[in-house]
Amino acid sequence: MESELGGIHLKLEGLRKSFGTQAVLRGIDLEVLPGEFVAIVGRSGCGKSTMLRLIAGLEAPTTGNVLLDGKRSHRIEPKVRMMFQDARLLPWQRVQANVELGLVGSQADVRQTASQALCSVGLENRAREWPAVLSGGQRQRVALARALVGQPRLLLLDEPLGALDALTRIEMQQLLERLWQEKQFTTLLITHDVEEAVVLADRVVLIENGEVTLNLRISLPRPRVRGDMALAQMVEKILHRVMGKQERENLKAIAH
Ligand SMILES: Nc1ncnc2c1ncn2[C@@H]1O[C@H](COP(=O)(O)OP(=O)(O)OP(=O)(O)O)[C@@H](O)[C@H]1O
Repeated sequence: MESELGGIHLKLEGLRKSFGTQAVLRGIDLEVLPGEFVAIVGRSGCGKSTMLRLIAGLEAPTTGNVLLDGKRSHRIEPKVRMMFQDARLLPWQRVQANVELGLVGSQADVRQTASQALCSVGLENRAREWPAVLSGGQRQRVALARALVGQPRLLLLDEPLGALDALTRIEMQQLLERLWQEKQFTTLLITHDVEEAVVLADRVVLIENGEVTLNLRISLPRPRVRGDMALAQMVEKILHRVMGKQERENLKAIAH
């Protein structure tokens, strides 16, 4: 199960997390194979970000285990990187320095590694810029370069494309898919956009009230095309599950 290259094998066993008397995660069991791309969907507040923070080692579970390549992890693992809705760049550092942050090695090696990462996200010409002059999409590209620079084996993405306009979002989805295919890191993506989940993921996992209530394999061939009938049907199927019965009836009543 141990492998230095490629994606991490991730297993969540009976993962529970409570904050005071509030039980947020109520026993999550989930296995993600090396190099798999899993999208996590669910209503606001159902516990998605909490789950990612537990996997990242930023918080400890109340009970249950996070297993990385079969081993319980007790610390923040360098091969696990996380990306958020906001890029979280240091505004007083240029793009290049933001990507170099935390890299170890000779100055020349660090510079070269960061430059390659910037190149892989198409920002090789913006290395000398300040974050403030970049667009939101470019800032997220820098954040992606910063996440990739340490050659992660598990990438945890907490709604990283949520604040982007529709076209930039599609470009970023394509970039993410290309880099995932090239580098084969295991990926967990939280998204509120069910179509994004179906376009990108091998599997879509629905969390409701802190439990996994749907674990659906998406076996559509890649690259997937928005507007494709089979893809649209899959999106409908998941939306149908996400929405409660009452909401579906309300929508029907509006439509009539
Ligand atoms: N550190 C904390 N202390 C107390 N409560 C917390 C903490 N972190 C999360 N919660 C609570 O846990 C619940 C789940 O939060 P979480 O951020 O995991 O949800 P989410 O599904 O990611 O939501 P969203 O889609 O809106 O980001 C919320 O009710 C939240 O208030």
